[in-house]
Amino acid sequence: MIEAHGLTKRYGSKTAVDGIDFTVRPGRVTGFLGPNGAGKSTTMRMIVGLDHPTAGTVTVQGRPYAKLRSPLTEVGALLEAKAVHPGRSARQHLRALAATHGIGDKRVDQVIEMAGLGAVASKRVKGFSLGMGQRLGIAAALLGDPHTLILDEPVNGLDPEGVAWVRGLAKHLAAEGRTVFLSSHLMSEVAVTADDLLVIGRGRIVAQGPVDEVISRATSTTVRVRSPHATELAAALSGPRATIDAIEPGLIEVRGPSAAEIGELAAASRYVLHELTPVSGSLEQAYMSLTADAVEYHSGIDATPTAPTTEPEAQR
Ligand SMILES: Nc1ncnc2c1ncn2[C@@H]1O[C@H](COP(=O)(O)OP(=O)(O)OP(=O)(O)O)[C@@H](O)[C@H]1O
Repeated sequence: MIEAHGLTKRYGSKTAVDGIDFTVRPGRVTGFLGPNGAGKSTTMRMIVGLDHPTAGTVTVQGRPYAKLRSPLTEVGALLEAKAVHPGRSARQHLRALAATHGIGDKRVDQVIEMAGLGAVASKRVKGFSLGMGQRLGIAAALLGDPHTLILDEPVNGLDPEGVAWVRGLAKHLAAEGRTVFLSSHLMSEVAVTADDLLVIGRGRIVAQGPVDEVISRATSTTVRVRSPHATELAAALSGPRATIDAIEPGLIEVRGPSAAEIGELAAASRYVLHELTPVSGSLEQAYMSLTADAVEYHSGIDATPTAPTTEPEAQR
């Protein structure tokens, strides 16, 4: 469990993290989302004591990181720009780290295998690709078999197999009752990995809670209705509660009434339906809407999210 109260970090006149309160629960994967510069890394660095809060507190299992007796066995962290001696091999690096906590060579070999680094464990880290470096960072985070994992952009630079590995690993660790807190800019990946979300914008929390709840609060569900009687149905549905868009002949999209209400009205009027599909918003749409006012670094092209889809996995 990670708990923050009034957590604040200022760098000179810049407030990177602005008095935030949050709880990251055990047994869940919590995705940490936010635009570039929103304060994610700063928050994670404060959790593991690499940055000191200007105000407020953040604790792991009720204690500040600095007060943990054996940090590596309690909190495993993958943070950007982790210092690794380039002349050392992956195995030497992990053994050196393990030695600081009395962790044996057997565990080092275990995490090397878990991270898929077996074939390159004796190679110098200097020659590692971005993805291999990420795997080494994750192996280091796992070394002490910690109850809390903090992973900043863990899939950055990983190939599809590596991305799937991180996804499986995060879910597995959470299923064992551990606290898994990971940041990512890949909405599709977060949608299929995270149980809970913490969304930050300009140093402030803009949303938190279970993924489905965050999405449903930030987006609206519409109902696609395909019928040879679409025009009559649209007329029957029209009222202050309903917004109706005619998409093409025979296809309308209805916002307001539920699919059940529309189906019952159609049955009562003996209108034939060829399709009646609730369409939920996606995580990407929810994210864009939640952070619209918090994006500091805009690109020049239109960033409208892609159309929602009705596939269950992709709905989030
Ligand atoms: N050491 C520092 N000195 C001054 N400003 C800093 C420092 N570290 C971070 N900042 C500023 O604090 C803000 C938050 O940065 P942070 O790296 O936490 O954002 P982030 O959400 O992790 O961004 P990204 O998604 O780009 O990694 C940014 O405006 C950044 O420029």
